[in-house]
Amino acid sequence: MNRANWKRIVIKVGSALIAPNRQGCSSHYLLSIAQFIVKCRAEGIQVVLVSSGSVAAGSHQFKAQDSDDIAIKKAMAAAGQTEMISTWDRLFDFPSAQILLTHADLRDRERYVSIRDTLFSLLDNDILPIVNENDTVTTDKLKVGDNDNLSAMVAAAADADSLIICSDIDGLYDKNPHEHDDAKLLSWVENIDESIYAMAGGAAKGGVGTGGMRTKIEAAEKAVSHGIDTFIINGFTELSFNMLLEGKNPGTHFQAHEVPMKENVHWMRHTSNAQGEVIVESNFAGSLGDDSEKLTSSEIVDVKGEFSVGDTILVRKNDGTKLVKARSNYSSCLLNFIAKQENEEFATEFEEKTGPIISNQHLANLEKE
Ligand SMILES: Nc1ncnc2c1ncn2[C@@H]1O[C@H](COP(=O)(O)OP(=O)(O)O)[C@@H](O)[C@H]1O
Ligand SMILES: N[C@@H](CCC(=O)OP(=O)(O)O)C(=O)O
Repeated sequence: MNRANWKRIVIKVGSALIAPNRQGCSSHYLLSIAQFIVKCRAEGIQVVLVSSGSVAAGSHQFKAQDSDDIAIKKAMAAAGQTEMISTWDRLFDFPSAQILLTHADLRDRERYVSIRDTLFSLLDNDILPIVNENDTVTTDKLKVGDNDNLSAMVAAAADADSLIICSDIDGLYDKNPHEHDDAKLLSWVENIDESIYAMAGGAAKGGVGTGGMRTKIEAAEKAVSHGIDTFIINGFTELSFNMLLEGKNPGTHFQAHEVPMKENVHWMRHTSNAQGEVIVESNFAGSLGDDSEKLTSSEIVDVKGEFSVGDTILVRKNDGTKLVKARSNYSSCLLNFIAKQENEEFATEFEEKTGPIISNQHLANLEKE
């Protein structure tokens, strides 16, 4: 690994490191992480911290500590977030800032750009951004759901060069080492494909973490395609951080792509999610990736879901083949209306006046997947 190139890094810390016993926050494991952050900053490396732990930190204040009730978990997150932030803040002699995000913020292009601006302003002023999901206000439709994926979205938004995911385990093994004694650690992953995903099991039962290894691989896939080297390391041991500072790989290193995706294409592909679908005939010819204006109402056989102008939609063939993810210039209601028009002349004239159905500037081509 080449640490000399680090200019900006994102470090993700899991709940097990922050509230190991679910009895409030403990600085036990955070000290070496904080020292690592201090040393990086002293070397001129900008750092963004993505910290889990609000639910785990807040749970001890509730009568039903192990409750699966969503409303109680949201309340735990609200109660634990302040404790988590103040624990981090006490470990630093420079200012930190709290950023709470939902997927609804990240998938909206305007809000995403605003998040980027805020991150850059904080970093330019030597303030440490501490990011978590805004669990208190999320619903299933609005949430990222795990901080591994959130950290990759934040790393992309911050144009980071490395993402370090601190876990409760040394890295990615070829199978879950808690279930298989002969599991072997992978120190280097060049290409993330199904065989890599097949190695991942979920989080340990009764454990503090959320996503297990699968969400960490998803995060790595998002990050490397943005040109971000990604590491899964054991956050429990100081040695991991010393090795990183020495330019050594203490865990699993997922290699960044040499040619990253363009920023807006990456956002569309990996951060935004489709609010609805537009379905065209299975024999649809041509590539929307090359010419988005090929999508006209006469090609549309169905419109699924409810979306507004500016939302991201998936365009796919009737046989399921995905074509593109793109920003819709029409609402689902309007698109349904013109797609069902018997009078083709009316539809054509309408589209000529209103403009193309999908934007060619905010479009990710999925045809090669
Ligand atoms: N192939 C694998 N390699 C390593 N850990 C795995 C693997 N498959 C499943 N796991 C589980 O994933 C856990 C780490 O994820 P998680 O519990 O979500 O922790 P964190 O709080 O660090 O996000 C490990 O402790 C292990 O139980
Ligand atoms: N946002 C949640 C954490 C979600 C999460 O992904 O947790 P973890 O698997 O410990 O990184 C919280 O603060 O409790």
